Amino acid sequence: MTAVTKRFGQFTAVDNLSLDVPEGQIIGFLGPNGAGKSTSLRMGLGIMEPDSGSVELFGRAPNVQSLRRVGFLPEERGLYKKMTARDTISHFARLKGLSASDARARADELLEATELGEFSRSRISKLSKGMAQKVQILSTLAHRPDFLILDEPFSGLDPVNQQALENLIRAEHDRGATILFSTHVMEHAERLCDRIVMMARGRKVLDGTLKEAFASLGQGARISVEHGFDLAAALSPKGFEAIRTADVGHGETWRIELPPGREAQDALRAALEAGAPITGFAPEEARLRDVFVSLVGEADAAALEASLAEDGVA
Ligand SMILES: Nc1ncnc2c1ncn2[C@@H]1O[C@H](COP(=O)(O)OP(=O)(O)OP(=O)(O)O)[C@@H](O)[C@H]1O
Repeated sequence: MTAVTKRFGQFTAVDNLSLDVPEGQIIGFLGPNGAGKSTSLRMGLGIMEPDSGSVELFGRAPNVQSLRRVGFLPEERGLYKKMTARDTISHFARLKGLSASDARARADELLEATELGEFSRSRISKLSKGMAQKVQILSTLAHRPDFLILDEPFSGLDPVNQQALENLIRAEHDRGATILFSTHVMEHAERLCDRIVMMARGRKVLDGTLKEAFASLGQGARISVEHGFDLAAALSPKGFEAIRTADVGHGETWRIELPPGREAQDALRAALEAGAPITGFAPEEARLRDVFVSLVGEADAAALEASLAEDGVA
């Protein structure tokens, strides 16, 4: 999709979003609640019309043929409660063009592979919420779609089933599917994705790997020296800014801001050359929160962290 904008009344839910999903990639779509992820996915499928901008699916505007090649798990979950797990999956597969026998065989294969085999003939109403969600996910991919779009597939699953879903996504990818999924759970995205696209308040704030996001942040180092030594004065001529942060028993700890291209080891070497009586040294890794704050600002970083906590991963 290119330069897509969607407004609801005065409110801009998606603001000038361009998103490219190359064939064969797994892409994680992240952002706090209300960032505009679901709205973007719906527009990508032609379910919702953008106010401006254009959407292409397999190189042209979404149509009946191209949508058959897609599997979409919507944010709103819902299955026919009286249908069995097996019939549910084969029903969805048939809607997307599989023959009755192929659809049933595929349902059996998927239920076995995800350890739901013994519930194959159970009605959806008899399954736990997590199991029903698994059945819905299997229904989404039963027709072997080329492109899988999953809106929050991990939410509502326990850690064991989240792991199973990761495996399933990998298996679908190995089969050749392109995958785009939205999530609050950074860990899944980090493990699975070639690329992460992060949104906040309708705008895209990151399109790349988390590693790239970390790299764009200024990093730091901590150096402890004996009491009374002015590390700031010693390092300033060498191009490092040092701020005293804490007294620690035998000395004081300073935080060194690393200018672009300089590493923690460079600051340590400079301190040694300046004759600093060093008692401790630690390179400082940027934390995930620092990345959020730099990308989305303090308020949205807090919202994203709250979503992570809801999902039990913070
Ligand atoms: N049909 C609609 N009418 C009015 N406002 C809407 C509509 N759909 C979405 N919005 C608003 O647009 C914003 C983006 O919603 P969207 O569902 O796309 O966010 P999201 O990133 O998917 O978040 P969540 O994970 O909470 O669903 C929200 O503020 C939402 O209230």
